[in-house]
Amino acid sequence: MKKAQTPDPHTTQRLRVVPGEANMRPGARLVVIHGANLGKTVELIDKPVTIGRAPVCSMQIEHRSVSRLHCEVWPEGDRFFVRDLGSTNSTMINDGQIELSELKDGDQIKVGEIVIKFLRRESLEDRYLQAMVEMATVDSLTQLPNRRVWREALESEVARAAHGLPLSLAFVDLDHFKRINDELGHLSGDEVLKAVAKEIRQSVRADQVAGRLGGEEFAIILPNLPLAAAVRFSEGLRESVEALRVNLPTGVRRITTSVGVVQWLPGMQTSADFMRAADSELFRAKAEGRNRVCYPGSSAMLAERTDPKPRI
Ligand SMILES: Nc1nc2c(ncn2[C@@H]2O[C@H](COP(=O)(O)OP(=O)(O)OP(=O)(O)O)[C@@H](O)[C@H]2O)c(=O)[nH]1
Repeated sequence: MKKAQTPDPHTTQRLRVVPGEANMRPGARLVVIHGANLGKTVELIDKPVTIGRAPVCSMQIEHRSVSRLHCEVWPEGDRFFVRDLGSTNSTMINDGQIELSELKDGDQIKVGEIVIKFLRRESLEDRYLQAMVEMATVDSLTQLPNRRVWREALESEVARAAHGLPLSLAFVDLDHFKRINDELGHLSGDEVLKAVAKEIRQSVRADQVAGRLGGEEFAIILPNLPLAAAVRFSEGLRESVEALRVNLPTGVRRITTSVGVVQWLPGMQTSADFMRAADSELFRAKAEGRNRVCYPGSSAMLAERTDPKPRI
């Protein structure tokens, strides 16, 4: 089973909390506690972490007050240091401007308007903050990133796509989910949602970000995948959900999903355009009979689309 969303300095850092996992290693963490990317966490183990707006940064912060390469934090034995990288708005530690400084547990690194907390792992404050971050960023039912966090990840990936790498997006929606709630009750509906979310988590690679947008709607960011590969991924996911047998108190239940897939195109201006395009394909998958993957050009259905409940 692949673990989703391991931070990778050369692609995207994921906002994730895997209880117990990180705490087993020595080191420290950097956690955004104020401003954009609130809750973003990067582990400090044995490599330097660069903080800045540029996609190459291992802690990328999407905010205009942050320089492209703002500052760098690195370990030396069991000590940690920070140095400014010639940023426009300077780097501050607990309100004092620094060029180079050693970090103490609990220090606040101010990077433009963003505040990042440096915490030794396993300190009381670290545990408290991790619990808070988890509550603020992870959907408690499915354990997937919540909508806000997923949206921030999409913004970062769209910024990367501007540099020419392919980027695709899949919207995944359970079919006739309301019937499960109506026939078997909300708790059974929750079990079905959890089972599908688990399947999604197991399908995504480390650089792909799956999130719960709300209700029975999920979305997956697929960096470095052109449309054809994203369609293959989506078809595989659709098939594995179709093959699921969810054990409920009333017996085994099956479920299907509809998926809309699109690739980022230079003509798209914003991440909202991208989401609208995926939503439009998802709507088509529903209209064409559900349990299918639709993408631009996947069929010539010309029926008028009037979605009574826009999803974005
Ligand atoms: N059990 C459970 N139900 C939820 C949750 N969030 C939303 N729902 C339900 O999801 C259902 C969504 O229904 P619809 O939007 O009509 O969609 P659908 O029945 O899947 O129909 P199609 O999408 O058209 O195939 C509603 O009954 C919501 O109450 C949740 O967290 N748990």
